[in-house]
Amino acid sequence: MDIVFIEDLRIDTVIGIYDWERRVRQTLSLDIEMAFDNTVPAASDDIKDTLNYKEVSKRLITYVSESSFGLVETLAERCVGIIREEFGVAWVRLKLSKPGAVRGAKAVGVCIERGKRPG
Ligand SMILES: Nc1nc2c(c(=O)[nH]1)N=C([C@H](O)[C@@H](O)CO)CN2
Repeated sequence: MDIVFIEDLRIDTVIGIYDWERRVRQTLSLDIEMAFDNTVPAASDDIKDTLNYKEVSKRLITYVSESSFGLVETLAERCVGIIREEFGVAWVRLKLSKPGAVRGAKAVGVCIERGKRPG
């Protein structure tokens, strides 16, 4: 199985369960792995045959920056849903990090994996 990945995609948004978090924008970081057969674009050298990581990134930047969820779990699930439904990706692993949210920790967050991993 091949992977197309996006590492440390930083997006500012409203996220969190506390009152003060509803009034500020915080920076999240997304690490994404997406299953894709890269042999086709490797043979054609044509961007049209790829899972275009620029297009996925743009879509997520728009969605996340306009969202205002309480939990990182909810946002992670929605992002994976967009990737799978709009870009036709069968398997996605997404790590959503909230840097600096807990004193003493570099980052906290969730890592989810959805879909059937191709063999
Ligand atoms: N599992 C989770 N735990 C916590 C979350 C969350 O979204 N998922 N959120 C918070 C607060 O918003 C925190 O990030 C503020 O520092 C606490 N725990």
